Amino acid sequence: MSTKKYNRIFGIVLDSVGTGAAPDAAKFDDVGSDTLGHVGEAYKGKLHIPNLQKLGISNLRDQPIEGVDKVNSPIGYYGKMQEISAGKDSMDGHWEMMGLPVEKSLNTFPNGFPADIIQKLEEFSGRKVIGNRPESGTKIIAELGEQQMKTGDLIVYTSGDSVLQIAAHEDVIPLKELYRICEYARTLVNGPQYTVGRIIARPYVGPDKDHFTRTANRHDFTLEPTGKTDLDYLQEAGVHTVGIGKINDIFSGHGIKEGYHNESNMDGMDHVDHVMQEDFSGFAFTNLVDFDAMYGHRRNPIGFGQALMDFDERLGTVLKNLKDDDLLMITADHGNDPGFKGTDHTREQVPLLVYSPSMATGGRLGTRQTFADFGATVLDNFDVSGSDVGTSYLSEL
Ligand SMILES: O=P(O)(O)O[C@H]1O[C@H](CO)[C@@H](O)[C@H]1O
Ligand SMILES: [Mn+2]
Ligand SMILES: [Mn+2]
Repeated sequence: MSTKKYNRIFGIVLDSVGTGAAPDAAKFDDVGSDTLGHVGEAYKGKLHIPNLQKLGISNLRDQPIEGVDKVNSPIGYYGKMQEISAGKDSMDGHWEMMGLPVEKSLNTFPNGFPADIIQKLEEFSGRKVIGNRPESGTKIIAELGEQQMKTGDLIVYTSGDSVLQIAAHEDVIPLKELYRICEYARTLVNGPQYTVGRIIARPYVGPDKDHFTRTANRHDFTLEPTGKTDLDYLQEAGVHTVGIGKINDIFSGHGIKEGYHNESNMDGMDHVDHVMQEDFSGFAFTNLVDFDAMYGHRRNPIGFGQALMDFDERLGTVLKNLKDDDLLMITADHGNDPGFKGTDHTREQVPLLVYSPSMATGGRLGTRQTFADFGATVLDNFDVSGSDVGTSYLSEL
């Protein structure tokens, strides 16, 4: 192990920004998925992401993103990572990045949740459950929201992921009550009979079905990590850890010293800018979820591309503000190809872009065999030992 090479590491997860089907995509019926590729195609050459481009976002691909040519000398190190976890949800992706791959598939509910779970939810909440099937969250509130406003019923739904989601109009079921019901739901599916990755509170507002919008009061109640993650090892070793956005939820707060909730991607980047002003030595881990929640699941490639361009602009500021002994690492947790069938995540490889102003040249990092290489590199940098899953690429930089 080397001793601390960089004083601060900023990890940014562009939620669901995959870069082409993974070798095991067939198992997930995701052959042919390519989030970045299909977003580029939708823009017909007009996707303008110059900062990601000079970091090597097209160089890491066989075929460049349309309109984003490969560059001769990327300023940083670029590669891809593939996932070993059983699932393709955010939890699997992030836990694996932090050295805890999810080995056993969590439960999914293609036919809705079993009667015993629904009955307990109804008893606890005193409300009737409606919905109870896999559905897109915006569709189900358009369909059942007005009924909920009249009856106070609970809208429960799922997706292809291991999630139990509860949608509630903020004026009908107050936020505090919704969170309480979600906390209770969490206790029903922590295993061994049913193990569900996330309970997600999905509050929304609006006068009628044509005007419902979901609010930033979404809250994810994730399964407690089933073991130690790199964040825990870092914290135990006295390394300062910061979680920005969904990171806190995904690790149930474990191993995170300083946490920020994001209202949006741009708000998340405000937090990154703010944390960059702070004087600390450690690891700041950010998740930007809009790509996934607002555009990937909605199969909206134009919105997805706009979000990438907006991020790219903010990335310009980050690149300017990085100090010589800072390291930036950008990646993703899974794909969510807006040009693909369905509305679920897609099993893809993810980009890996690594940069510090102190680098004299860039170079290749190849295809990493597990997302855990990301966390292994952070541990290596701070000279902390951890789970031994993953291989550090620190010495390759
Ligand atoms: O359709 P909405 O409610 O956005 O839900 C989506 O968001 C969940 C979490 O990312 C996914 O499992 C999918 O169900
Ligand atoms: Mn995700
Ligand atoms: Mn998602």
